[in-house]
Formats: sequence, C-alpha cells, structure tokens
Amino acid sequence: MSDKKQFKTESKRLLDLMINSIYSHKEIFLRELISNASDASDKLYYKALQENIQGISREDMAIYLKADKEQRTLTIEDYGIGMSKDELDSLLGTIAHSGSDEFKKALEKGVDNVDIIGQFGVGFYSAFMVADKVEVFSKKYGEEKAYVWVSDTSDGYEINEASLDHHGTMIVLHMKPNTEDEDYDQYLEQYRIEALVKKYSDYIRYPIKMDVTVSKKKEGTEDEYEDVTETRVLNSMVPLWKRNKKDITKEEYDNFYKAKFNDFEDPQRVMHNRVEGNVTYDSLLFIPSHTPQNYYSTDYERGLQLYSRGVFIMDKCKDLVPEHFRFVRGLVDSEDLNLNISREMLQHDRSLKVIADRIEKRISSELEKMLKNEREEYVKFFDNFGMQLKFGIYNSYGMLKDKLQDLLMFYSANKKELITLREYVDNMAEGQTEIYFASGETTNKIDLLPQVEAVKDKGYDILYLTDNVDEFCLQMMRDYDSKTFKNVTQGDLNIETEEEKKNLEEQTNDNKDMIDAIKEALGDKVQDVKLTARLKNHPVCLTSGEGLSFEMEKVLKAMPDAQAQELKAGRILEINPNHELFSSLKKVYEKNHDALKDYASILFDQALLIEGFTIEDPVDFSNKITKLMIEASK
Ligand SMILES: Nc1ncnc2c1ncn2[C@@H]1O[C@H](COP(=O)(O)OP(=O)(O)OP(=O)(O)O)[C@@H](O)[C@H]1O
Repeated sequence: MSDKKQFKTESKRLLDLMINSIYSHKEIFLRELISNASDASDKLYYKALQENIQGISREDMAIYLKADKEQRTLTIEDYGIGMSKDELDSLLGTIAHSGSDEFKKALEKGVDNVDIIGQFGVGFYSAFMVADKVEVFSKKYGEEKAYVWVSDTSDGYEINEASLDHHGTMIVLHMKPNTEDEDYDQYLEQYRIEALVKKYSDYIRYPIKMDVTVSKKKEGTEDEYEDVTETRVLNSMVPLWKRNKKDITKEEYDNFYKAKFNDFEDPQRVMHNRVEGNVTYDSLLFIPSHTPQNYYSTDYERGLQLYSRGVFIMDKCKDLVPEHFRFVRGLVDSEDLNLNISREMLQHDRSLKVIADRIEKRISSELEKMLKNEREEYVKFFDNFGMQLKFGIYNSYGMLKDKLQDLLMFYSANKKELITLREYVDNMAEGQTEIYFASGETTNKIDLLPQVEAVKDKGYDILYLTDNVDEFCLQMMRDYDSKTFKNVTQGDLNIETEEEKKNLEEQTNDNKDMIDAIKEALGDKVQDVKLTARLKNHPVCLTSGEGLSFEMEKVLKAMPDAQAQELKAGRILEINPNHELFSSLKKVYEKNHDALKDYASILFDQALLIEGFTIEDPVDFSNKITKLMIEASK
C-alpha cells in the first residue's frame, strides 16, 4: 500500500535549501537527528513512568549509529516512542521544529540559506544537507504495524508499510556522492562520527552506541593483530549541568546552549548552579546575546525546561522564571519534584516555588554584578532586554519597583550615555530636588527641544526617554530615593530665581492685553497662553499641564483602544519674553490688533511641530508664512 504525498509549500522551500545547501557546518545534521531520537526516547520513558509501564529502562533505550561504507548509508536508530503512519505524514511533511514561526517569516523574507540554517537549526530536514535519499522506518509504541517514510526529492515523499522489529525509529541516510567541494564520505568514518557525537551530543542521557572496529593483539601471540568489532558507547551521558563547573569549557556551554535553544549566537551569560538544602537542584541558565526576533510578540513563550533526576518533564515551565526575566533560557533539574507532576499541579508545588524564588534572586544578582563590574556588557544586555525590566515595573503597577529600579538605565543629557537612577541622584546639582526627564523619538530630537535648554543651563542633568513604556514606567514608580520625576515639558518647573520670577510677573502684567488677545485668537486649541522663563534661544514652546504628557498622548493614540485614542494632553503655549520675536509681537499688536491673530496661529503651529505633532491645517499655515514673507520684502 503506497501513498504519494507532496510537501507543504514552506517545507518544499526548506528542502530545496537543504538539498542545495552550501552551509559550512553540515555536520550538525547528526546532532539534530540524535536529539530527535533522544526526545523520542524521553517521551516513551516519561510515558512509562506516568503509566507505570514495566520493562522500559534507559539502558534498553540506547540510540544506535551504524555506518555502511559500501552502501554509503548512515543509520540512526532509537527505541523511543516512534511515529504512527499519520504522524510520519504530519510531523515529517511539515516544518515542525521549535523556532518554526520565526523560521517561516525568515523564509518569506528570503533570507539566504546559510543564515536560515545557522539561525534556526533545521531539525529533521538537515538530513538532506548530506543525504540525497532519506528513509524513516518507524513503529509507534503499542502499535502493530511499522511504516517507512521515504523521500529523495523536495517534490514529495511516500509512506509504505514496512517491517521494524521494535518500537521506535530507524533513519537511513543515503549519503550524497562526493563533489569537488564536499566530502560526504567523512560521515561514514568511525572516527569522524565519534568526534561529532563527543562534540555535540555528549550529554545526551541515553547511550549512543556504535559498533567500532579496533585492531587488537591476537590472544596468545606476541605481535599479531586482528580486527575486532566491539560495541562502544560514544557519549559520556552525564548531562552538562550535572558536571562540575570547573571542568566545563566555555565552548561546551556555548555549544550546548546553541543546540538546545536553537540560537546562532553564543549566550551573553551562563549561570550554572547546584543548590543544596531544603530543596536540591541544579540550574543552568543563559542570557541570550541578542533579542530573539519574536521576543516582544505574543508567540514568545517564557519558561525553563524542567527535569527531575535527569528525566525531562516539560519544556517552557512558566512557573520557574518570572515574567520580568522572561528572556532567560535554561533548565532546572531537581530531585525534589514528583515525576508525575502535571502542569496544573506544578503551580501549587512548594518545592517549585522555592526553586523559582531562588532562580529569580540568582538572575537579579547576576545582573547587579554585571552592572557593577562589567558596564559595557550590562549596557549591551540592557539594549537587548532593558525594556522588559521597565515593563516589569509598569505591568506590576509599581510593585516590582524595589526589585528592578536599580537595574534600569536611561540616557543622560550630560553624560551622553546610559546611566542608572542611582548615578543620576548621586550627581544631582545643589538645590536640585527632582529628577528631570524629557521624552521623544530619539535622543537627538529630544536634545533639540526648546524646553530642555534652560534646565540644562541651570546645570541640571536630564534623562532622555525614547521607549514608549518609559514614561508609564516612571509614572508607576512615582519617585526614586524620594526624588520625584519631573517632565521638563510639563507643568511648572520652578527653576527660576526669585529675580527671574519677579521679572516674569512684571512682564506678564505689562502685556496682559496682548497675551489675552493671543489666547482668544487660539480659542479652545489651548488651555492657556503665558510668558515663560523656561526658554532661552527659542521664541515659543508648548507644554502640557499636570497629568497626561505629550509622549503619553502619542503612545495612547497608537493603541487599538478607541477610548485611549481620545485622551489628549492639555496644551499650554509658552512665550519667551526675552526673545526678539516678543518685541515684534508687541509692535504688531500696537499697530494692528487683527494682524496678531495670524502671528498667534503661526506660533502655535510652530510649537506643535517642535513637539512632533501634526498641525491641523498645513495649507493655512503655509499661506500665512507666505504672506509674512511677502510683506517682509515690501
Ligand atoms: N526519531 C524520532 N522519533 C519520533 N518522532 C520523531 C523523530 N524524529 C522526529 N520526530 C517527530 O518529528 C517532528 C519534527 O522533527 P524536527 O526535527 O523537524 O523538529 P523538532 O524536533 O520538533 O524541533 P527542534 O529540533 O527544533 O526542537 C518532531 O517534533 C517529532 O515529533
């Protein structure tokens, strides 16, 4: 009974890439297939434990490798859970590996093939980098019949009934012929296979066995040798996390991380700990050195792998790592957890809570240490994941403030680099009582804001906020070290000297009629019009009253929530009485009250543009400017 099928479109594209691959690390195919065999064995072992099935032991579940130079085949055989006919079809006919969503996006974008293989690890399909025909014999545990899935082209595959004398899977790779550039024979060499297993799969917890031929002294002879075949276990089987830290090289950690978590870059940080006490566990945690493509989307799932006494229990166990550290990848292996535990029960497990608590502390202290001793590294980390920490404070309505506030960094106008809030406060000028900040799209744009100038001039540093979440995060924090946060484009700054204040008051009184006229001309576009000491070289600016700021208004406008879009910050037009333009305004007002209306409208629109808002009627704005230009030349 034969069944011919076509690959799904994406799988076909991926296979085409594999078949024509020029990727230089083709050797990873073996790691991928062994890892699948180990996963399948885990699944059966776990099932046996849960369902109390007798007669299944780890030793019986070895993974066998066999190279046949004559046939040019390499076989990988496991005694795992196996696949039914339907599973062979659905699992091997489509891209199924863990990074699949990101991966499909990359395929759509047409990223070149080397990138794809390197970035995502391609699971089962990597076999097609070295083989031109792949046969997968499989018998599902508990079923009678075995089937073989076979494909030698990206066009399609067949599934036929077959015979296999045990449950599990046997993959037969028919190696490609050698080419000028590629030597595929190497993967049939015993020493090469041994080396690859050592390099990539040493920690696999099932014995990886291979018959090897060794030359041995003939018994009873002095110098006669004969070739003897013996079965050798190629891997040490000790999981990396169970080994002594000081015996593990950076390369081993890096390789383990990349293979296990499908990353193409080494991790930025490795945290490996054995904890003994009330609860005993080993944890191996990694901070990635880049933000995963889907990190800030809903597809990204947080969580650590959970093992109990070396037996895999579950992937992405959410309860082990808090949301604000969701970037951490890794695993926990504890003797104190029940193997039969379900996801639901885990949430209430006391040991798990203790472990989760310790893990959170471990990550915090690693970050604190990095910030203190390796500033550059920390800045790199913060660029990747700092936003997560800010979200942590915001999403918890400030409850995580104490835990996270000293890990935050913001751009300092004075230092022109990221600084912590502690550093800001420690360097506050004499008499300064608040922490100043300004928000905008980029630090360069913020630096050009008219409101920033006078604050800097007083010798006060300003934090420039460029992430959408920033202001919301500060709002939740309210203060740092009892110093409140103050937006320099909002409300009264109270940074004027007594003399400046007096001057301003006098000027306001002297020009009250004109200011009222401007206010009247602008109508309900503004909440208020006033003279200001906030500006130095700029004629006007816009500030908002207390409450919602301009940046918050922009963030809310971009949200899907219709109610949020309605929210608007109050607009206050502030005019610099010491600017030459102010004298011009006065002259215009004296000559012709009506002409002032156009000036008011232009000034308001200018102030809007400076704040990064769009203006209501750009044509009217342009007409008014044109009119002014023509008049100026008369
Ligand atoms: N030896 C095997 N025994 C049983 N099932 C297998 C075996 N090899 C592959 N499979 C099944 O085929 C699916 C697809 O394998 P593939 O290697 O493409 O991706 P994956 O293993 O799910 O992902 P990743 O390797 O990225 O974690 C697996 O999820 C598994 O269900």
